Amino acid sequence: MTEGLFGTLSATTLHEPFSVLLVEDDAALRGVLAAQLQHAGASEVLQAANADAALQLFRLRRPDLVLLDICLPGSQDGYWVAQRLREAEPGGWTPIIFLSGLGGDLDVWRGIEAGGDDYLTKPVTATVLVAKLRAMRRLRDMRRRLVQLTEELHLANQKLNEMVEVDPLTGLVNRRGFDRMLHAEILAARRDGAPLTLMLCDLDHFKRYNDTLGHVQGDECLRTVGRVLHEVCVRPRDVAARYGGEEFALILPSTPRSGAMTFARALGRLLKARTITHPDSPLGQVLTLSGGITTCVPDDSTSAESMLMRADEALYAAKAQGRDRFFSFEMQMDTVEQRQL
Ligand SMILES: Nc1nc2c(ncn2[C@@H]2O[C@H](COP(=O)(O)OP(=O)(O)OP(=O)(O)O)[C@@H](O)[C@H]2O)c(=O)[nH]1
Repeated sequence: MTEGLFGTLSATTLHEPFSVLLVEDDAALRGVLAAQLQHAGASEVLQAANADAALQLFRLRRPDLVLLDICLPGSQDGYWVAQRLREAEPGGWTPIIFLSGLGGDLDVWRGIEAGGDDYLTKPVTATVLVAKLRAMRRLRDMRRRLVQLTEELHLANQKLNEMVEVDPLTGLVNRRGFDRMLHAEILAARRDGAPLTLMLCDLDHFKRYNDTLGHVQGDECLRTVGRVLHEVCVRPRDVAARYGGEEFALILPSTPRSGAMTFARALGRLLKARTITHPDSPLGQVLTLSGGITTCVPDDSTSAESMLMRADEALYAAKAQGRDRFFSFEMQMDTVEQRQL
């Protein structure tokens, strides 16, 4: 009768390898239990007769289940072993079933408190042992699935966050990502006492471009400008973003005023080299852009809003001065100071 029951259970539930660490000091009983476990479908039964051997085997072989006697030879008992096992796998979980001759309520209480998941009183029938094995295995599988789902969810969230911060037309960082990154770079620059440059770029006479060549061509033009900006950002922490319709923003960490101007010249050269034809531009037949630059070593009064406002005012000045140029109030101050020397 029992043989038949084992046959059914092992065939239907224990397909995958399932190893058990059996901790029992009585060699004869250990032999009987090991045979029962194997019969129940355990693919491997690791055997330990004392606390140290149990811990060593656990760390080395990571069994799927621990069957743990409470009374063990030496000063350490099963409760102590259970506590060490739990400490040995932070964030993990291996089912522990206590197996003991002590069947009082307090013994069960102590076993569960020590980290056990179940408590069996000896002698244990083969049927009960198989049933407990099945239950623990089911719990372990559910936990594994949960861990896997959590990891998948974490990855999906990461991907979603990335997607949420990408401008679909140009592939650059969008306004949302830009706001987050600018905020983070201000904090980092303040902490490091490093200069931070923010550049706002706006295409010149882009309405005329659209009106002459159509919106589809306009979109293609924005894509090309996006690629140019991406190319010119060679440092790993430089960020090129699409800030609005035909407005782009660049965050350049550890970039002083002189570096910002060098960067602006490189950008201007690269854009000119692409020669994007703009048939209706009063500035010639090619597309140009204007840029407003602000550079500072952020202090407690610096915010993303204050930097954006300053860059925007500089951009307005670049447009007012005739477009196709970069402007920075800070650089104007440098020039005035140099003239005064
Ligand atoms: N094709 C296309 N056009 C866009 C997009 N977003 C904004 N625009 C256009 O960009 C143009 C911006 O026009 P304005 O703000 O008047 O600026 P501008 O013509 O570039 O003039 P200045 O900035 O003063 O040199 C508008 O015609 C918008 O329709 C877009 O995603 N695709």
